[in-house]
Amino acid sequence: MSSTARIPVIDILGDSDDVARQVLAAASTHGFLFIKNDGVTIPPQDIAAMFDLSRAFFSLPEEDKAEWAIHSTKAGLNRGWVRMQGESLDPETTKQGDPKEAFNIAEPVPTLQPLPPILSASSDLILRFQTACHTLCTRILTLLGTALQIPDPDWFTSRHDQTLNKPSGTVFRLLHYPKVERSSQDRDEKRVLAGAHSDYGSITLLFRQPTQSQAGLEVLTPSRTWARVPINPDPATLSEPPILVNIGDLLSFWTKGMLKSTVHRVVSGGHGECGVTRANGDRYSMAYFCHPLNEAKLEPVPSEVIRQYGDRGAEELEAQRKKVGWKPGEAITAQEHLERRLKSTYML
Ligand SMILES: O=C(O)CCC(=O)C(=O)O
Ligand SMILES: [Fe+2]
Repeated sequence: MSSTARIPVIDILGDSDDVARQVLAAASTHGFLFIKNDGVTIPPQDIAAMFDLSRAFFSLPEEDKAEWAIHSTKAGLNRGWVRMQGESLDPETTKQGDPKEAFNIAEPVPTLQPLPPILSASSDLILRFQTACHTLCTRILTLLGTALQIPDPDWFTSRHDQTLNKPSGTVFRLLHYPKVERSSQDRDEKRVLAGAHSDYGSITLLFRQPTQSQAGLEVLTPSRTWARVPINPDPATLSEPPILVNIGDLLSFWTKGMLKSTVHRVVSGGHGECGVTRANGDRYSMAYFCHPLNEAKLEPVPSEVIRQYGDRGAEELEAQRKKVGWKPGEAITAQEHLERRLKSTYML
């Protein structure tokens, strides 16, 4: 039976140095943190409405979704529908592909991409949701910049500035993990729905539906065991589930391994304590993958805190370097990082 990850819940209201310190502490130890949902930053009713929309899209017939296949002329490069088992986050272990489908919505720069009618009918909601996610990511990046004592407070945020109308790898992704059929024998066995991986970008916001049966997410702990990530770690004091944030490879690489890009996966079953319930089956989640502008150079972050951190992130940095085949002294951009990272995951 897996243990529960102890991920701190941070209330980011107010601009105190203390909040910044808490965010940095969580990002550099767990690589994961919860942000208390104040009900305004990303309104719970918008989260619920987005899940309704996602369910409606995924329940369309296959042929309707296939019209919007990822990379197709209609959907665009890296946009659109990823069919069941269309990708594997851990290709060495899950050769046949993850049992999930997805829909990628790129950042609305300069405008929202063409969408299937069922989604485009709610383009206001989608746009509002994307903007709210980006605003929260910007806030977290500001807090990290403060805690890292970067002299320019906009150092990170200017490199993620969507108002410049420049391309980035940012993508908002709807995910659907259909119910796993189980026989009475394997009912309590864990099944991997999304293979072990770390995210590629700067930071990810993850939304799950607010019932414990939809949890399913596990993080790899420093002792190499899996710990489950609850949807609401403290229901007694938090009326809304907090927003889950995790650090991606790029930010880890960029901070010389000080910020941790923690490996995670999605499972179903396992003593019924996490994952998909047997009663209602399907699992839905949504992830906002925030990336820097493609042109951003991954040059050293001017931070005294990172300098003082010294070689303590060496192991993490080495792992990150390997993933992108980085040679010391080589200057790469966020776009090159993403391309190399995708290559090493998908063996393109
Ligand atoms: O569905 C989830 O809970 C997590 C998905 C995930 O980690 C990813 O798509 O990168
Ligand atoms: Fe992930």
